[in-house]
Amino acid sequence: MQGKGQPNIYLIGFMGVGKSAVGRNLARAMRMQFIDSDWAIEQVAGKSISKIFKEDGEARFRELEREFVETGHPETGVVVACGGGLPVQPGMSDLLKQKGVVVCLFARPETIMARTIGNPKRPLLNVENPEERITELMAEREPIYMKTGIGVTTDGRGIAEVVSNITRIYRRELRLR
Ligand SMILES: Nc1ncnc2c1ncn2[C@@H]1O[C@H](COP(=O)(O)OP(=O)(O)O)[C@@H](O)[C@H]1O
Ligand SMILES: O=C(O)C1=C[C@@H](OP(=O)(O)O)[C@@H](O)[C@H](O)C1
Ligand SMILES: [Mg+2]
Repeated sequence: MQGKGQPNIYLIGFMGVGKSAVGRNLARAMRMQFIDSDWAIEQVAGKSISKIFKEDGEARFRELEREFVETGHPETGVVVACGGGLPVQPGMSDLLKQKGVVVCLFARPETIMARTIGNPKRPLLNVENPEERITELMAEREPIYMKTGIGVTTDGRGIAEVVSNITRIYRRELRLR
């Protein structure tokens, strides 16, 4: 891989902003490896995200996320799509910034609603009133997202456009290091 040895790129942000879809395409464009933290955790746990939440609880899922960040992925050459709650735990924001270039994707609640509706991978939104849940959770998480990553908006922009924006940000960050 051409991007081997280069600082990792971490994509963070709320559920449905496009971290997984953008990350996969970004990795291809940058010739880097792609890892989705949710996928990696499912491999370690041997079960789906919704089963982990149901059988072991959210706290166990957060522990698996921490293990993934601390020791569960390569130190360089990887585009990591993080689960939406991953940077929110104590200490994770600083850890991610130390490990690589962190980019935070944003989208309006209506966009998030449209992109996440009916997906079993997001038990936190599997509630009677998902709009309300999105608004509450977003308000809680936004300050952490803002202080952790370089912001990129995705409303009304296709995946390719978001990818090329991040590519430019990453090259600029490498020059500044
Ligand atoms: N910029 C975009 N424009 C349109 N659809 C998008 C965009 N980014 C992501 N999507 C779609 O929205 C859904 C959620 O994206 P996903 O990458 O799973 O989000 P996340 O990993 O942030 O939760 C997917 O169906 C994806 O293809
Ligand atoms: O925001 C969250 O707490 C979560 C986001 C999900 O990932 P995506 O952000 O990729 O949807 C997944 O990790 C889990 O359902 C919890
Ligand atoms: Mg994802």
